[in-house]
Amino acid sequence: MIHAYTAESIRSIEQVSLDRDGQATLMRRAAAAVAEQVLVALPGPLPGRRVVVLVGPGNNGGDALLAGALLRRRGLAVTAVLTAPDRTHAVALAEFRRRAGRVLAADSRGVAGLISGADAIVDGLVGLSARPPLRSPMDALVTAANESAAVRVAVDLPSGVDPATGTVDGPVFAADVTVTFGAVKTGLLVTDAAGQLICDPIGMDPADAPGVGVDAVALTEGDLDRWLPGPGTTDDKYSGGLVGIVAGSPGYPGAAVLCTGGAVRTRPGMVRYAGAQGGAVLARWPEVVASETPDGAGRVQAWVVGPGLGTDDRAMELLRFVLGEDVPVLVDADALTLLAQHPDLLAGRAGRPTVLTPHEREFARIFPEIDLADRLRAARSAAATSGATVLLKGHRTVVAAPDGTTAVNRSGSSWLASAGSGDVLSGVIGSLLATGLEPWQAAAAGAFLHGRAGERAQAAGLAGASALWDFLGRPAA
Ligand SMILES: NC(=O)C1=CN([C@@H]2O[C@H](COP(=O)(O)OP(=O)(O)OC[C@H]3O[C@@H](n4cnc5c(N)ncnc54)[C@H](OP(=O)(O)O)[C@@H]3O)[C@@H](O)[C@H]2O)[C@@H](O)CC1
Ligand SMILES: Nc1ncnc2c1ncn2[C@@H]1O[C@H](COP(=O)(O)OP(=O)(O)O)[C@@H](O)[C@H]1O
Ligand SMILES: [K+]
Repeated sequence: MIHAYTAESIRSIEQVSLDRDGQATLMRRAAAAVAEQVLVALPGPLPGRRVVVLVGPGNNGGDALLAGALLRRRGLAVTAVLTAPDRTHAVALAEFRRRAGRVLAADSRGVAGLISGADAIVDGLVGLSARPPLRSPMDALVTAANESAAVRVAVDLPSGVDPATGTVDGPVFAADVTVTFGAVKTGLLVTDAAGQLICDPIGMDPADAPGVGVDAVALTEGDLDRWLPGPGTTDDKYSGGLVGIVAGSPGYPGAAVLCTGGAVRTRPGMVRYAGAQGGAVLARWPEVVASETPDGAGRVQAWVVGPGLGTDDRAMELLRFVLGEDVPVLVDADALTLLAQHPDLLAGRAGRPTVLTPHEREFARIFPEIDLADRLRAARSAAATSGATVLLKGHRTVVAAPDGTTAVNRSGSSWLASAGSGDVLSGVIGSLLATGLEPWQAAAAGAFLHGRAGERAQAAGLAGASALWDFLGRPAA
């Protein structure tokens, strides 16, 4: 699991190391970590390779200059472009000059050509103190860097990203690699501008800073192994989790099949389907136990309600029934539209685990007063006000629990932007809820499995949401 921290917490963590080791030592370590990644990213002979280091007025620029000095020692041709020559980190600049690095002001002639002809560009414009949008000349340098074919390496954070929220306003350095220091900043989980994320502790340890807590997490494969151990010798179909699916309607029979498939392939003990599409569901998933209505379905440990359900009176009746049950309930798609029209339904579930899985348009219908510009804050605020766990879909899906626990999903790709892929997701999460995971764990693990399935389906050259089914299981070792 990746733990991420607010910028304020990072400063507290840094302070412990600053007091112990001193700033010069930390900067040297940071610079070494950056230089190493530039060298890794540049295959082949190094001498003469052209590196441009973009240098802002703070310590982020200092790190970049010291990295440039190290690259000079390896024989690379390094030019530093200074955005604020009179505020540049003096010690780092002196060291860079001592290694015969070339120094230019950002408004010098030839800077654009240097950037477009570079083999690697190091972004030391702004780091932890960034407040986007980037001002001139940083905005133009970042735009030029993004147009270059060079490998782009960001120091601590890609410039243009808000460290706390990951939001972007204006140009942002589109990094291939980001080398961050001490601990991951929350914004780095949310943004997709960071590329490959490498966290070098440079001697810092969050555990050393009293009172500092994790702000958000991102799951990794190891978390799934711990949370989803699979059935043991004493398990049976009842102990493996029973999930019930209420989905599909005459207009949308496929949603029932897609959602049920997501549930079956996440491997609960049993999947029940309740609704009018039992024939279509059983034709594809014979292991499912089907009934006409949820009240006749028998025992379940979690319900999924909504995909393709429609928004008519019949759908409303089904939603009311399911929300009245004492087991965890996941509300998706059409059922979210109904919830937006009848907020009292959710209020009635106080104290019973509920997961809402809206995309942005559905979110705006249910929570019209919450600004979606900052997705992390939006999901947290929706969870706090509704008392439900909220999974806000998107390129980086965000999960927030009512107590503030927050996860950001980092698996997946734009391949998932295809009709029906959300139906599969709700089935996956329903299964995980039925196995007894906490709602935020089920939602975060479901988003991770779904995203990973999307990556694997894409790699296999397949298309269509039903392709996800075959890739939900554990990858072959
Ligand atoms: N602390 C430590 O010991 C260690 C720190 N380390 C490194 O230090 C970095 C943090 O350094 P930092 O605090 O000096 O600020 P930094 O991020 O370089 O920003 C500089 C200045 O930029 C400006 N600015 C802001 N937004 C802007 C915008 N949109 N457009 C234009 N300008 C903007 C703003 O100044 P302003 O002009 O607004 O007054 C700001 O003060 C950290 O990320 C890591 O790399 C490591 O070496 C490990 C040890
Ligand atoms: N550009 C994207 N990158 C990554 N994931 C995406 C992207 N677009 C959509 N997704 C994911 O695909 C799923 C789409 O769900 P949804 O919008 O409910 O679609 P549908 O209603 O057609 O099933 C969500 O899990 C979402 O996070
Ligand atoms: K940076």
